[in-house]
Amino acid sequence: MADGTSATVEGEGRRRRSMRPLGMLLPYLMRYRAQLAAAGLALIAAAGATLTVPIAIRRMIDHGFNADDAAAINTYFLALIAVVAVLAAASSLRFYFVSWLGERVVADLRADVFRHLTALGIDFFDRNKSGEIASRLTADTTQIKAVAGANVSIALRNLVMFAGAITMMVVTSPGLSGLVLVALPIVVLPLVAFGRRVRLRSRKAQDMLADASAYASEAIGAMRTVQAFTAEASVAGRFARSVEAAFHAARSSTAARAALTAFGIFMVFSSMVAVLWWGAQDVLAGRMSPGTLGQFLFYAVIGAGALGELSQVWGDIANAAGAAERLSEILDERPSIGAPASPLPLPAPLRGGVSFERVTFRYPEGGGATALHGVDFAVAPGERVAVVGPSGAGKSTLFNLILRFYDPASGRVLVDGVDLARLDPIEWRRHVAIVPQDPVIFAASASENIAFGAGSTSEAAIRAAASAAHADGFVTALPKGYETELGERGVTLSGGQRQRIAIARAVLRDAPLLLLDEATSALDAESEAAVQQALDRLMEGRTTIVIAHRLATILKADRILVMEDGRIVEQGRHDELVAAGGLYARLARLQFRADAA
Ligand SMILES: Nc1ncnc2c1ncn2[C@@H]1O[C@H](COP(=O)(O)OP(=O)(O)OP(=O)(O)O)[C@@H](O)[C@H]1O
Repeated sequence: MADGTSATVEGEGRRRRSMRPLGMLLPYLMRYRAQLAAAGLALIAAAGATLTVPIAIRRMIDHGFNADDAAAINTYFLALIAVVAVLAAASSLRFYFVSWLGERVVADLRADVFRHLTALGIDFFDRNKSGEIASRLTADTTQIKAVAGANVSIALRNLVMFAGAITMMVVTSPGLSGLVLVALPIVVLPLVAFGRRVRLRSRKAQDMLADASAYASEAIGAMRTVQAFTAEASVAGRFARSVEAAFHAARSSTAARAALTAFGIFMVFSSMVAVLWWGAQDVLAGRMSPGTLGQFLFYAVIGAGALGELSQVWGDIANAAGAAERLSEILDERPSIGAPASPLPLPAPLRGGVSFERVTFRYPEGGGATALHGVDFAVAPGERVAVVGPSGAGKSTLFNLILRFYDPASGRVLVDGVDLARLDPIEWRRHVAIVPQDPVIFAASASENIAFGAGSTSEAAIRAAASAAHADGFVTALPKGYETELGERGVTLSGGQRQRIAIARAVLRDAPLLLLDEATSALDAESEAAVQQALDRLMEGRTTIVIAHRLATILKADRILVMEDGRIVEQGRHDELVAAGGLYARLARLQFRADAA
């Protein structure tokens, strides 16, 4: 599963081009031209200042140090201080602007990737582990930031210094420079090839880490289950193995980078020594002044130093290219469900009648199993229909198709006679309220939780919805009432309280179609009664489809659809179905909870 998952998000085999994925950052950078220009200017000023130093040094050497020229020497030293001041100011500005750009671009990128993720089809989230997607959003963007901030600044400075040093070397001594230019490809080409291998290894390390964190976040989310099954040791062991594997991958990538550094430094400096030896011969033969050799030497040191630093940050930049590639893959992912080119307007007024016409459906990740076989039924506007059937019969799948999380393989789902595929799914979902079996409570205040999905809603409307959902009482009793933090870092609600929050959400939504997935877990009698009253009120005047587990709900339904193995096998009212003596009659005897009926 892990392999399948990573292959899906990453798309193996498209990754050879070394730095190309970083190109995705360009449009983001181009939004901030002023800062880019400032960073560029600072960069050039700093490089220019550094490159003037060797000229001063040549003059001093050729001039010689003697007492007569004390004034000239003073001028040189003062000029040197001025140059250093320019260098300091420019370096600091360069650092500021480049880091600013890094932070800015990554903030934009994070927001974009997340926005894009929220628009992707549910099948994407079936295919990819949520922990892994989250790690894309945090770890990969952080890696880009580290690079975009500090390393790009270093790389750019060194690139400019390298180019400047080479130019000045040619100006100083074309002959010696020719020699350097011959040596250059011999030094640089192997470094580039080496760098590519480092990049592949570091990507592997990142993948392994993403796998390990995905596993950890899954286990942390399910800690009750882990401990209830006393699976601590096996879970911890498995995580330790993933972390170990990630460590080995990281070590291998680090070893490659360490080797690259040694190789780089040796190649650069040994070739420099060779060139120097050549220059020394020229000075001995009187073809060159010692000062000129000194100046050339300084430029060569600057150039080689720049190249050395480049080889160090190149690995990091390659990492960022890997991260950028992974983010591009998410950004390139197209939503599987979208609005048609010219969506039809929703029927007005929308009454919420739903019909399935010979709908056959397989889940994208369902291994080819058919979840619905030619399902055919119609729910009239205002009707209350209960869906019952054994586990895995396909009841929730009906909801998934009504919400258009997926498209049928064949057949159509219609709302008030219009094919769902011809509507904008976002528009349509605005008119559906769903009360899930196990509602999600977000880490936010009670009032934000109730208003979830309702946009800007007045406090009065939130309280009215909570009242209608019989939630007002317990919410008011919370330590800070409606402002109490719930979920992750706040108060944990009971099952019945969570359901009432979900009902309040549905009340606020005020949609013509209500999809209700009744809780299977038994609530205490008081909670059950409160939830039931809230639901009864919510269902009034709406088309309701309810996945029913309670006898009371079934008895109140206008019609019952009985599902088995992805088919509707019976439909009718409770007494008719009991009399028919089929699957329903069996289920009714064994399964439906009669409590509080
Ligand atoms: N996201 C999914 N990807 C792949 N297969 C799925 C997915 N969701 C459900 N299935 C499969 O589709 C079939 C129908 O599932 P569905 O959830 O609709 O059943 P159900 O009747 O709602 O069951 P339950 O009462 O247990 O919730 C099952 O075989 C299930 O394994």
